[in-house]
Amino acid sequence: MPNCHSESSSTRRLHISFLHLRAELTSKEQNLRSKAVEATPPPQQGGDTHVDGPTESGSPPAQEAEEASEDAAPTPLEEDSVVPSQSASLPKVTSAAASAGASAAPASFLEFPRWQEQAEAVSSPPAAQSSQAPPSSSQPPPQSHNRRKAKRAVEQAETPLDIVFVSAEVAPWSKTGGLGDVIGSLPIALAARGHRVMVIAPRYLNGVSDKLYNSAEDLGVTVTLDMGACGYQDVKYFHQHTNDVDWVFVDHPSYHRAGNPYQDSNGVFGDNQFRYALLSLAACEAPLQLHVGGYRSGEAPGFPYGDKVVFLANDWHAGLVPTYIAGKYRQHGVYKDARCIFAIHNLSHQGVEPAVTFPNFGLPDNWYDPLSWEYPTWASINGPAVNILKGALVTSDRIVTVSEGYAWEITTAEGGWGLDKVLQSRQHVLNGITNGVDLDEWDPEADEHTVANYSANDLSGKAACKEALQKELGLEVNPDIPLIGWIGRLDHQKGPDLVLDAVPGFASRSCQLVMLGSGHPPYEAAMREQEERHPHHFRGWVGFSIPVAHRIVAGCDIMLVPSRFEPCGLNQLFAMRYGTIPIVHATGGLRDTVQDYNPDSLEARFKGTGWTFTPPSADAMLSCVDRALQIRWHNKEDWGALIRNGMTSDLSWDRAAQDYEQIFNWALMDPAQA
Ligand SMILES: Nc1ncnc2c1ncn2[C@@H]1O[C@H](COP(=O)(O)OP(=O)(O)O[C@H]2O[C@H](CO)[C@@H](O)[C@H](O)[C@H]2O)[C@@H](O)[C@H]1O
Repeated sequence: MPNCHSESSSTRRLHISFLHLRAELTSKEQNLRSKAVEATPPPQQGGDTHVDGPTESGSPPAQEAEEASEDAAPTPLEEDSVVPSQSASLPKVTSAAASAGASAAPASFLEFPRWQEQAEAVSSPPAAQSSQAPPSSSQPPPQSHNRRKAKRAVEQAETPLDIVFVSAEVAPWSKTGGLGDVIGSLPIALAARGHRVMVIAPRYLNGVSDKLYNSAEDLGVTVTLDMGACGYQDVKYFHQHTNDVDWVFVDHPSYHRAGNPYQDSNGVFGDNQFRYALLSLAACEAPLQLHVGGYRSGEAPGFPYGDKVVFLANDWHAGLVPTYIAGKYRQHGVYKDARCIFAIHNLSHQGVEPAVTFPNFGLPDNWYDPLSWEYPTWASINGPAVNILKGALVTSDRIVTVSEGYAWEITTAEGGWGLDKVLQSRQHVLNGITNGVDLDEWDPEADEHTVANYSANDLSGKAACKEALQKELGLEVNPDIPLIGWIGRLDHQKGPDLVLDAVPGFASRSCQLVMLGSGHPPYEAAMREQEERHPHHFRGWVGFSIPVAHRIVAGCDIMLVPSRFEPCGLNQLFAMRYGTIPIVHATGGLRDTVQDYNPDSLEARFKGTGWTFTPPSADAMLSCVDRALQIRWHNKEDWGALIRNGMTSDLSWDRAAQDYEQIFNWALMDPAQA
């Protein structure tokens, strides 16, 4: 563990309370947390800070406090250790190479359920009747990164660019949520348009899903990075070239540990600030040091991407990329022609730590200002801080987020998580681009996880999927009973509590409801409780399972997405593609992507894909479900139109890729920001 500059343990305790004391916490939740603090292992530094918003009662939905799984557990404490900052210098290369299924029997609840492979062993509902055995964690991973089924014919970009993605997660290697999905798909869509694309993410070895990295070869390059008070750190790079993309994995001991990318059973890793600063600096080196241009396994090494690249740095974990480029590289004449776009997938995670940790970044002292931040008055902690995401907002050339609606929301006090003023000052370079769907992975005509395939022209396979899902859940098999689904992280953002509150309402409407999710333990407990109370109407699956998610998306009639705020949301898009009608809270990307169906309006009949409701409450959601059920029972033709409208919507990544291209070109036209 690097010897990093850290805050005092009393500050750390305050920081913990900032992270975890929320207005809506029950005393039971607090007990759980304090136990976790006791169980915390010794010193690690830093952590992903979740910016706590005002309480639910007094504020608009987009800013309500939430419990995200990334920081769902306390941050480890640590001792004081103050090491003087070192002057900034460019990293040095030290290597010679530089020149050259289904679940049945109940399993125990998962410790790190969002980590893809472990989570394949989901705990199934007690009443489930499936005859299939749960896949064991020693089985091969469910998704490999093989070549796509068939290359789609896409228009080629007028000006091919060299594009470098930087992200904490990427599917299928390290997906824990939507960020992983995007980084596993958008680069492929851009490469298909003729761009040279590199993706840089950590090489996480957790002892469970390590084999996912088997195809990535050690490039034999070791780069020594100056991490300021955290000392000089050696990183290595592993690489594979598939789907025309250079997938690069940064190797460092801090990425080798049990758990998911961000946490283990003791909580969020205390050194996340260090781990992702390291990722950002290692990513800045990759285009200069790695001879992967034109690389094919077994062939002679190619050439580096060079310093005229466009970086797309995603979320706070990669947020130091633009600041390093400005504060370290451009000072030495490197990356003068490069541009850095910062992509926000979720503004509520910002990478905030007390200001005393600034020397850990290895930035020159005069680069403190872009990162400096005061906690907002509503936060339960105060004092000077460094905020990586804020630094990215002020130093990047352009900012993009994952829907137009969210691009606007984050410039408001209600949705800005304390950064609305900063975002307003950069509104002229802020755009929203709605996410796409991986059409190969989410293809009802060829889905390997479902019992039958189907298309908009022949929905008989969907009926078979519903029947199979009802069987698998141990619910009554009956095509006339509405089957409703919810999938997601069990945290406040996603509104699982609203769904759980509505279970009696669904039961009284004779609906069947299934939830698949993991995260905040009290929600997991509530799922089990509701299942005991409503065995004929409710199933709660605790775990993370991609095959089960596919079967729920395909087998349900309706998909609920009641998120309190949602930058884009993917489940409503998957649902539309599978002819499952989304009912969503009218916020952010959900409002942008789901068109309200109105049988009385000709236009809405042709365009409608589902329904939106507001406010985010169980009652509003149930009223909306009532409207949907009316149509389903009494107007089968309209229900069919809804299904078709969704299934034929253009949800492809190619559409989004063209929009990203436009952003890159605008960035290249303008002078660099910093
Ligand atoms: N238990 C489980 N089992 C199997 N699969 C599960 C699962 N729980 C979640 N998933 C899957 O994880 C992904 C989550 O996607 P979301 O759009 O909800 O993203 P998330 O909130 O993580 O990320 C952020 O980034 C994305 C990408 O930009 C934005 O869409 C989003 O609004 C923003 O909050 C989906 O593929 C979903 O099916």
